[in-house]
Amino acid sequence: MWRHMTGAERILEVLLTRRSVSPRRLEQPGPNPDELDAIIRAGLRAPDHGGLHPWRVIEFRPQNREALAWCFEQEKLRRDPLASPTDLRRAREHATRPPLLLGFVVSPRERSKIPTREQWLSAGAALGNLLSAAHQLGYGAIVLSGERCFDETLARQVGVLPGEYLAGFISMGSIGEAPPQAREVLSQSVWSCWQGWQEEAGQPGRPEQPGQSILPSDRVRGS
Ligand SMILES: Cc1cc2nc3c(=O)[nH]c(=O)nc-3n(C[C@H](O)[C@H](O)[C@H](O)COP(=O)(O)O)c2cc1C
Repeated sequence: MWRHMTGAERILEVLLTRRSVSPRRLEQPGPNPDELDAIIRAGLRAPDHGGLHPWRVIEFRPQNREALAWCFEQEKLRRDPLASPTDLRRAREHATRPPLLLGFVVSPRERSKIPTREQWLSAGAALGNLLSAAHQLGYGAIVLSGERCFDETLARQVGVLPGEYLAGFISMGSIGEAPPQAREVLSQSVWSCWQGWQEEAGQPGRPEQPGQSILPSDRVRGS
């Protein structure tokens, strides 16, 4: 892919090469406090209607990971009282393994004039910035939710407040083993170009007619 990289692609290389890196491919060290601060500031630069920053992160420091592992284990047992020792070990490892672990919490401001869906989009954009910033600093990162993020007891135990949502846990660390090649998705799969209303001969288009779009196959690069 990069043999044919254009100038524009070269400039966007950090964004174009970001990949999620699973926790088992991560190793110490994770981002240091200054780097974590820069990563969070990158999150705060995401587009944010009303400047509400409707999200926050909870850092789980090494000295509290065993306590978090206990919470994960208990959550697994609530969901599956017959969970095997292997399942419980895996649940604990999700808390103990990542060099740096953050909870990503969406915090919509209920009383704001900004529509809730736009607040969720802002939070998602911030999440993307956090992951891209970690990548830019040379770290691997991934966000994983799993069923545990839907467990109210766990959410309360880690400090998620009523009206907030535990969207996922972000693992970050140095890359011990490179992730597999990303599957390339063509930009055309999410692209279309509105053509306005189709006019019949001599008849101006009517607004209630559905709009016409150029199909991706008609797309001309650079036009
Ligand atoms: C909020 C959120 C939660 C996610 N939770 C999971 C998850 O529980 N399990 C999973 O396999 N992928 C999950 N993903 C997807 C991965 O983080 C990752 O984006 C996906 O594997 C694609 O990899 P890529 O980022 O390299 O394209 C989640 C993504 C988001 C944004």
